[in-house]
Amino acid sequence: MPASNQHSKYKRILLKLSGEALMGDENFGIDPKVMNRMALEIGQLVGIGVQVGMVIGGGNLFRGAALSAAGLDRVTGDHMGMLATVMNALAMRDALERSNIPTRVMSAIPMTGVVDDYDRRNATRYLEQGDVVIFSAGTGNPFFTTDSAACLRGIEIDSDVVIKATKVDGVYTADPMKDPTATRYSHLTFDEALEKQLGVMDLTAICLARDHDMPVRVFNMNKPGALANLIVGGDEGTVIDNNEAVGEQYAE
Ligand SMILES: Nc1ncnc2c1ncn2[C@@H]1O[C@H](COP(=O)(O)OP(=O)(O)OP(=O)(O)O)[C@@H](O)[C@H]1O
Ligand SMILES: O=c1ccn([C@@H]2O[C@H](COP(=O)(O)O)[C@@H](O)[C@H]2O)c(=O)[nH]1
Repeated sequence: MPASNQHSKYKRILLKLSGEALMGDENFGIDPKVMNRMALEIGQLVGIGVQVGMVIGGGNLFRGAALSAAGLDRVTGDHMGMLATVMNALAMRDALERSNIPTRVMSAIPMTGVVDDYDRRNATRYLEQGDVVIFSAGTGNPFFTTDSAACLRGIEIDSDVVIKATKVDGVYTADPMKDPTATRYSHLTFDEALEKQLGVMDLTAICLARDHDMPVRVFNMNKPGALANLIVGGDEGTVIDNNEAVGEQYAE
């Protein structure tokens, strides 16, 4: 039986991990140290009774847009990107199960014998019994991203929040990797994020979350303990929601 969730702000979360951040200090692939650390941090959440659904990106392996720019057919490139997310999901399942956390991988593209087909009702049952469920192969459709898949699955499984784990501390006034003077928001609304075209999430994902009133939190997955802090209500990263009364707030 899952443990009590009395210390968590959320009962059920959809955690989206950046594929690119899984590379660690390398230029391609998966750094096992990053995987193992994330597995430990996710295990802490499961331990306090949080139901964890996950989507993992594929940017450490393939992105359709980049393959297309290199001359590949775009749809083929997107299929390769979605298959990359299945590989990341398998690696994450392995890391979680080595930490004794029961984990299911479902795929939006049927892959009999490798992973389960995506099924919302089964996913919900697994989450209720305390298993981590990783939703792989994105939405199953080209021209989307795993941010959209995360918002879509989060809405479908009735998650309390979509938590985007990335390489930066939250949403900034500009890309902090390119502009060192950028300032971090602690809170902003979806409409403000859309209006300012802040690049941390794609617009389709933001619109989907806004229209279904699904709050999104963005935090730095390279900061040890940040995920647990966010879950117990700590002031971590950036909150994006429809709360106009709070509106645009900057971090101190
Ligand atoms: N206004 C902004 N605030 C924060 N980050 C931003 C902003 N604009 C662009 N970014 C960039 O967006 C990146 C977040 O994207 P990330 O790589 O986590 O997601 P992704 O591309 O969806 O994942 P994947 O690596 O799996 O493809 C950050 O590393 C940051 O450099
Ligand atoms: O629904 C989806 C999700 C993803 N893709 C393709 O996969 C790669 C990797 O995903 P990231 O979100 O960039 O990490 C993406 O670039 C797309 O090519 C997709 O086609 N449909």
